[in-house]
Formats: sequence, structure tokens, C-alpha cells
Amino acid sequence: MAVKGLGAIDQEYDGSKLRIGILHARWNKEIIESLVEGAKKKLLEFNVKPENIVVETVPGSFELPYGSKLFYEKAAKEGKPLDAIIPIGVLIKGSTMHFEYICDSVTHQLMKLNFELGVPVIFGVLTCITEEQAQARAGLIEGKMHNHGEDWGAAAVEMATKFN
Ligand SMILES: Nc1c(NC[C@H](O)[C@H](O)[C@H](O)CO)[nH]c(=O)[nH]c1=O
Ligand SMILES: CC(=O)[C@@H](O)COP(=O)(O)O
Repeated sequence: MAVKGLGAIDQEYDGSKLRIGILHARWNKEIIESLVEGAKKKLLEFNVKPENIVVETVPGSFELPYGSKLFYEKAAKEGKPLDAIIPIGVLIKGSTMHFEYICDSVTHQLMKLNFELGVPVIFGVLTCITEEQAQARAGLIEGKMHNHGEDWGAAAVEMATKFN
């Protein structure tokens, strides 16, 4: 039995008043699509209204931190503020150091964004050595692992409501 995963939820969370932004990279399309579906599915299970799940895209994972900031600011300016953002990206190791630099910078900038924006910015980025690892974490390999997008949806609702 695997020990990894979010574990049992500590209380009930109601996302019915939340507006959640999902910003996903367009690299590694099939895996991304599955992760986005997983996140959406979980948001709906937590009663987030379909019309309050806003999906936008950026080219690659490197664009996720700045894209998230622009996404947040645009929504606020339009009077439809986001209560949490789920940036989703899939980084797969190639043959150069590109992977390490992107993983490191994106992770740090997303963490910083939580404090800069004052809303939860979830870490929805897979940093995988192989494509198979990414597929497994997107729930695309039967019987292997669960879709991690679901964890990200649940984390967004919990973090946007827990301390309010
Ligand atoms: N190799 C991967 C990338 N690379 C693209 C960069 O994220 C970026 O869009 C480009 O350098 C322009 O600034 N992105 C991923 O999301 N996943 C990869 O595996
Ligand atoms: C995530 C990456 O950086 C990547 O797939 C780039 O591949 P490479 O290092 O072969 O250019």
C-alpha cells in the first residue's frame, strides 16, 4: 500500500463562494490536460461553481510565475478576484541543464507569489525525470498512481477557506 498522497481530509471545505484560477502551460499536452481535468473535478466536488473555475494558458512552465501574477491582477482589475491560483506545468528532464534551471526558478517564484499576492498559489508543477513518471502522476497509467491534479484542486479550496 502506497503511503504517498494527501491523506484523509481534516474537515469539510466548502468552495461554493470561491473563484479559482487554473493557469496551465501548453507543453506536454496530454499530461497537462489530465492534470487540469483532475484539478477541475476536485474543485467541483468541493462545490466550486463551474463558472467560477477560470482556465487560462501560457506557453511553458517558465511562464507560470509571471503569468500567474498577471492573471491575478487582471481578474482583480475586472472586479472578479481570484481566491486561489493553481499553476499547472509538466517539466520533463532533457539532456541539458535546462530542466534544473526551470524547476528551480519556477518553484521559488511560485512560492514567493503566495506572499506577494496574498492568496494561495498552489504548486501544480510536475518535475519528472521521465515521461512515464509524469504520465503516472497524471493518472494516465492504469493502477499506478492517482491524478495529482486532484490534490491541487483540494489544496486550493482548503488554503482559500481554512483560515478565513
Ligand atoms: N521543456 C519544457 C518547457 N520548456 C519551455 C519553457 O518553459 C519556456 O516556455 C520557454 O523557454 C520560453 O520561455 N516547458 C514546460 O512546461 N515543460 C518542459 O518540459
Ligand atoms: C524541461 C526541459 O528543460 C527540457 O525538456 C529541455 O530539454 P533539453 O535539456 O534536452 O534541451
